[in-house]
Amino acid sequence: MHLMQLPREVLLGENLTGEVVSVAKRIGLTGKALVIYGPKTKEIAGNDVEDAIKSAYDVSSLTIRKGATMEEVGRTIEKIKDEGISWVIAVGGGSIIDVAKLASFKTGVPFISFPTTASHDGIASANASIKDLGSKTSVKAVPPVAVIADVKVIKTAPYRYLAAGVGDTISNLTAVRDWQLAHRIKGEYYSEYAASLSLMSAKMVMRNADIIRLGNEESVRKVIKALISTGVAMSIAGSSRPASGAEHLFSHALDMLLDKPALHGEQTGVGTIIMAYLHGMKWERVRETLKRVGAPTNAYELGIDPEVIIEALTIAHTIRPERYTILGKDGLTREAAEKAAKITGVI
Ligand SMILES: NC(=O)C1=CN([C@@H]2O[C@H](COP(=O)(O)OP(=O)(O)OC[C@H]3O[C@@H](n4cnc5c(N)ncnc54)[C@H](OP(=O)(O)O)[C@@H]3O)[C@@H](O)[C@H]2O)C=CC1
Ligand SMILES: O=C(CO)COP(=O)(O)O
Ligand SMILES: [Zn+2]
Repeated sequence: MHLMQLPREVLLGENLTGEVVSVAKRIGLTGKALVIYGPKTKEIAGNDVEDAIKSAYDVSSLTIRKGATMEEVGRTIEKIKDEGISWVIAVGGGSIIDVAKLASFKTGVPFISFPTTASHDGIASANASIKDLGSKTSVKAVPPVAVIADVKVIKTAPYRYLAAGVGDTISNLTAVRDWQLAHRIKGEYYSEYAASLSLMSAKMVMRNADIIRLGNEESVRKVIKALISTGVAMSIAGSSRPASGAEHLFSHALDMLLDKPALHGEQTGVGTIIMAYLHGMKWERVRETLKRVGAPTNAYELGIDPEVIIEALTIAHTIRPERYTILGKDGLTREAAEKAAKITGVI
């Protein structure tokens, strides 16, 4: 059996805080709500969402200060149980959404995703990335019952986040190639529908790079649609396969090696340049798109030491050994890593 769980409603528009109650009612949510936000996203939209819900529901709130960690997931679970919470709404970036997603999954309560950044494809996906869970990669959870993407709110985030969203989406190109490779070599399950949807999202951001770089509301709409579609592709596949291949392993390796890594999508974008080169794809087109939208394309722009880039490339294959990619079972030698990074201008 192949289970595909998807959001029931996706709203994309302006001034949507007032719509939260209508969405909750349409979906049939009853009982006490919990609004989760970070210290910044509380001010950006969290307080407004909380006030809007108060008009129709009993509401509690929780501020997440330690990012996407098990400690915060634990605090959220405790709050849900202690206060008899019936549904959750996460107002924030990827970290806040992932905390809500895993806590909701573990307690069996539905959650709504109210993103404040367009920097990652976890907005509508069913998997959560929690830093200290023992695994560096995302784990299975549930998708949000609804996504409410307020373009005006998302536009308040620094432009860097939107460019990172392009980096997380363009990685679908190499992720799908890796998936096809694993299908042919290892007989791994492959979904043509999920792969096509994922590739379409990557091609859409490439085609719209000039609109995206303007950083206006239309730009946010283009990137958000690609990120939500990618999340749906992951749900159809039942894993992050359509959106996470060797370029993500490289980014996960950087997260492991660095105290202060760059943004997830910035790292996966640079990883895509290198992995596209290794696949014999048109890596110059990937680099060109990232340049056009102002996303980092090299170690210097990522703020990462070239030596760390090489090390991440050589250890990437060890991070999730069951996910076969262009890096193979043995990974890259130091020489091969250095060569790939130099040829593509990453170092
Ligand atoms: N589950 C999945 O499938 C996926 C998950 N991810 C995960 O998502 C995370 C990255 O998400 P990302 O959104 O880039 O970063 P974060 O959620 O980590 O947020 C980074 C910072 O940006 C702040 N912020 C959020 N929104 C705004 C805004 N509108 N204006 C100004 N500042 C803002 C946050 O504030 P505050 O301090 O208030 O939170 C925080 O300080 C990573 O943990 C990554 O692993 C990435 C891809 C897929
Ligand atoms: O970031 C993701 C997809 O863009 C999730 O991928 P992982 O499963 O590798 O964490
Ligand atoms: Zn990603």
